[in-house]
Amino acid sequence: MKIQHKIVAIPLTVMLLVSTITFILIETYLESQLIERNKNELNTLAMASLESVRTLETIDTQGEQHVIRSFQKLAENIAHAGDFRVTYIDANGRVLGDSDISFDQLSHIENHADREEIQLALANGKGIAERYSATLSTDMLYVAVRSNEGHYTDNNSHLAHPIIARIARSQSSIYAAIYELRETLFLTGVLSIAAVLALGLFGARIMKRTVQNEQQLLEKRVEDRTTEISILQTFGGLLNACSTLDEASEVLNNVIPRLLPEFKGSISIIKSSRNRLDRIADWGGDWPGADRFAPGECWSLRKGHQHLSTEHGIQTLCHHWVDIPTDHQTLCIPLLAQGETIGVLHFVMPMDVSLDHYKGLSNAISEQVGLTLANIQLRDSLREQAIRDPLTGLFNRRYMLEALDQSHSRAERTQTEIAIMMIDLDHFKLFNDNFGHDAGDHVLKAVSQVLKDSLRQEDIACRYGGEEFCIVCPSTNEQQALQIAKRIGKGISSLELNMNQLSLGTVTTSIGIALYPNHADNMEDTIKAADEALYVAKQNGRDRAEIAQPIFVEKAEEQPALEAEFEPVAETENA
Ligand SMILES: Nc1nc2c(ncn2[C@@H]2O[C@H](COP(=O)(O)OP(=O)(O)OP(=O)(O)O)[C@@H](O)[C@H]2O)c(=O)[nH]1
Repeated sequence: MKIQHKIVAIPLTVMLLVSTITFILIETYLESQLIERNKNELNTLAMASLESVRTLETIDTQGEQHVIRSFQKLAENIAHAGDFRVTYIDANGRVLGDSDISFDQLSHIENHADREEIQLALANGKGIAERYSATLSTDMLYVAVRSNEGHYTDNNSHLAHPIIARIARSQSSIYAAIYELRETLFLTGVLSIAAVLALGLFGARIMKRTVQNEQQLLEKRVEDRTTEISILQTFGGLLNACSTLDEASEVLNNVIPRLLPEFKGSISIIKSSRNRLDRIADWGGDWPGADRFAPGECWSLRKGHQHLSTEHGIQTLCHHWVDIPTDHQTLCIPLLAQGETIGVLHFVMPMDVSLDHYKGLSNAISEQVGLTLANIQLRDSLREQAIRDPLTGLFNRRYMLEALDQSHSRAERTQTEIAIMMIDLDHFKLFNDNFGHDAGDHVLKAVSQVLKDSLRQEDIACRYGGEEFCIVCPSTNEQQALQIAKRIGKGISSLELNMNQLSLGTVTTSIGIALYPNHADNMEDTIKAADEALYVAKQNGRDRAEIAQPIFVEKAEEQPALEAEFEPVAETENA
């Protein structure tokens, strides 16, 4: 039996049982009440009949037959008023009048002294009996009452006898009333049970439908939850595999709208300076918030936990929101990793969206995103540490050699040249000796900044070692390389070096330039050629740039020397 059937069947059975017992109890009660009422009614009638005998007192001297006729008449008159039998009996059991037999039959009727109700009435003043009537051949209810004083004087003794008035009613009429009552009760019971059954069935149907709907809703919820979990798992897997912010934001763009379809969203990352957040990704349409903002502009960062703009019915929008429609609300969740806040996950959604369901989901997303972004940042920082020189922030030699391989392949593909410049500060030992190692470091940093400022995005500047730098400029010919070298040379020699309010004077630099494939047929030899050109620049008096001799040309004696073709940087710029 299904649960919903049980829910209906059990109370119905109980109801039926209770109804039946109630019906029996009511029926028994009403039946006894009906009999009691009949007895009372007959008693009242008997008393009234006895009272009526007073009207006959004057006739006791007019002869016995006349008296009996009077009793008979009185009995008939009283009985005329209803469905009962009236009998007058004297103290000896002689019937003086009876409404249900004729006057002529009276003389033949047997003495009633042995009748139960008469005996009781004579003894106690009142007698009730339910018995078979031989005269009427039916079951009857009898109530007899006796007068206290004498009413009747017989001719023989001239003594006044008490009179008994007896009222009888056929049991069948009482039972008819009981049957009628039973019928009414039964009908009422059946109708009630039918109504209860109908209501029960109706209720069962409604309950069944409700249960079905609930079940469907539950199944849908479970299905949605399962889908969400599997999307979240995929999401987590994809995010874990991301090695850059771009990759992560692409995953966020694709996955989060599927989990939170009614939400617009974005992610802002805190810069390492910790004074600004930059939006790195958004989804769901035009983003109604600022691209960048200060940490203090977001309530979630100030509170240290998520902030809903409509929390507790109070509208509190963060200042980084630009254009939020009045029927929308916002949610900001700080992104945490290893206890550190690394950014904020923002959501905008319609006011009527219930957040109860989405809260868990958005928290799961924020946790996943926070960890991923932290991992990417950590990976980025480790990578940076691995490829950068800590003093100058320039790439290190190892990275440059790797990057050179890639530049080489590209140059091969595009049939372009690569210029390599070796840069060395002039007399740096002297500078260190004069001003100290810290001042030397200061100069190295300043020179590095000049290099960074002088180069294009695709160029690579690296600290090759000590006070020596190397620059790789893809797709660059000799003339362009010389121009870059001049710019760098002038930039460095123009530096006004000060440290702790002490002037450190100026530094100059020597630059050796070599081009692939003009000066060597591989990258290693090109670097060597640039290094040799640097040596030439040093030899030629420093503060200048020199173009290398092709290695294969060096071997061919007929080729003229090239170093004379280039002027020192400073001289050229000064010219
Ligand atoms: N302050 C500082 N000095 C460095 C660093 N690396 C190398 N040096 C110094 O750079 C100087 C290089 O000197 P040298 O190679 O003899 O050449 P130079 O004095 O620059 O003379 P030329 O190259 O011939 O013009 C040495 O004194 C090194 O100690 C560094 O990281 N910081």
